[in-house]
Amino acid sequence: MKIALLGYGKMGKAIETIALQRGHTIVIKTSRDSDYNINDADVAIDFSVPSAAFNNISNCLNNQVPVISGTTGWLEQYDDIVSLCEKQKGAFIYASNFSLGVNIFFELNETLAKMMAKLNDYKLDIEEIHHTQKLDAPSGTAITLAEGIIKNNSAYQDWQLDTASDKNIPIIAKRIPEVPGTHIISYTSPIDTIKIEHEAHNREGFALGAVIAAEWLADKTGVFTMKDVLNIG
Ligand SMILES: NC(=O)C1=CN([C@@H]2O[C@H](COP(=O)(O)OP(=O)(O)OC[C@H]3O[C@@H](n4cnc5c(N)ncnc54)[C@H](O)[C@@H]3O)[C@@H](O)[C@H]2O)C=CC1
Ligand SMILES: O=C(O)C1=N[C@H](C(=O)O)C[C@H](O)C1
Repeated sequence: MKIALLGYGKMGKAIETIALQRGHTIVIKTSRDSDYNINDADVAIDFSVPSAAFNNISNCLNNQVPVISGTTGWLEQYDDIVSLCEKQKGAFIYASNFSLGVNIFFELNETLAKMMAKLNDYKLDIEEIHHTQKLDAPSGTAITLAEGIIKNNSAYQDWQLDTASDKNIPIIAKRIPEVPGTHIISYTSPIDTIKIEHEAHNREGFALGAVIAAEWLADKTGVFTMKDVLNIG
């Protein structure tokens, strides 16, 4: 496939390596608003910055180029993209995290949330740790984890950065040089703590998942998620 990389930073470069290994060609690489013909590509992969994702994705949909986006921090405009995709009969996938391991972790989180819903003595928090260049907090993955808990445990209605309050899940965001992405969910009672954790050792899992999603999406129409791609859950 001919792939456009919209965003050629840490993730764009990791995706390029995997895409080439899987026999694809990179026809567009862009690191800013620039002139390119998106129709040169069969599929586009957006890992850019929160302020650029909406325009990058819209441009693809308006030109009937299937597009996947892993950019976090722009989701207040997600519903507009879904409407545009439907209007243009396009193809789109957003995932806060494309790695297979994290998508299994999302399922585990929901199962645990269901079990813990009956136990009132446990206090919950989510911790996420990322490198110091990350622009958004909390991470998109931490937000997806919080949403998975809220869906399965009526004790919680929302999440809140750094602060614990009734009915809100506190998400603690830490920034430490070079950390690719760690997420920890802890349920603590006076007696014990139950913890589940996902630690990325590098960016390869995110990049491989993104290329697999792009391969899967190339001949589809509609709005999909990684659950559709990986057929789990
Ligand atoms: N969904 C997932 O699995 C993952 C998502 N991410 C997310 O992906 C995004 C990118 O992450 P990194 O590559 O680590 O960041 P990065 O900062 O290394 O790269 C972002 C690149 O986007 C470029 N950019 C700025 N404006 C642009 C525009 N208008 N069009 C195209 N590119 C533009 C920047 O120049 C930079 O090269 C972040 O939002 C991050 O949270 C990161 C890892 C995994
Ligand atoms: O910015 C990153 O690096 C990452 N961002 C994603 C997020 O916000 O969840 C995914 C991953 O954790 C790495």
